[in-house]
Amino acid sequence: RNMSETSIASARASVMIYDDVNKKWVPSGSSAGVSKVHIFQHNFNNTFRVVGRKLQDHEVVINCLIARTLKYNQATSTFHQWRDSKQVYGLNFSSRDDADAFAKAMNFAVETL
Ligand SMILES: CC(=O)N[C@@H](Cc1ccccc1Cl)C(=O)N1CCC[C@]12C=C[C@@H]1CC[C@@H](C(=O)N3CCC[C@@H]4C=C[C@H]5CC[C@@H](C(=O)O)N5C(=O)[C@H]43)N1C2=O
Repeated sequence: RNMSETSIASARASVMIYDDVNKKWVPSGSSAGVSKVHIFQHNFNNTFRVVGRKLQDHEVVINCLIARTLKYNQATSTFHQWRDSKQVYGLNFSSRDDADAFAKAMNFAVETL
């Protein structure tokens, strides 16, 4: 457990990465499945990151810094996505409530940076 970070959101979602070559979404990590996805706020240096671990085996399937310039796209009520310099991430949330809570925290993070 990382004591210098605070979770400001946690949601259940399957984490996907967009395969630009084949133009399709693929599961992030070694297999498809639902993860617990957090937004962690660093307690001192005002940075935020998205960290997700598979429910089944705790494999880390996303660990990405939230940049101030991040554009968070709520494509549907349960599928949200964003880009960083390397790839496009998609979160297929298990519920609309999880999606809403996560989006609220993501918007807070981007506005705070
Ligand atoms: C300017 C820009 O970058 N635009 C980005 C989006 C963006 C805008 C603004 C800021 C950041 C970003 Cl990231 C863009 O458009 N991107 C990012 C890569 C992929 C995509 C490009 C083309 C395809 C066409 C269809 C569409 C798509 O992917 N979906 C439609 C809506 C939900 C639908 C839901 C679930 C996923 C689960 C698998 C697949 C399925 O349901 O089987 N699927 C979908 O099909 C999903 N696309 C995209 O989102």
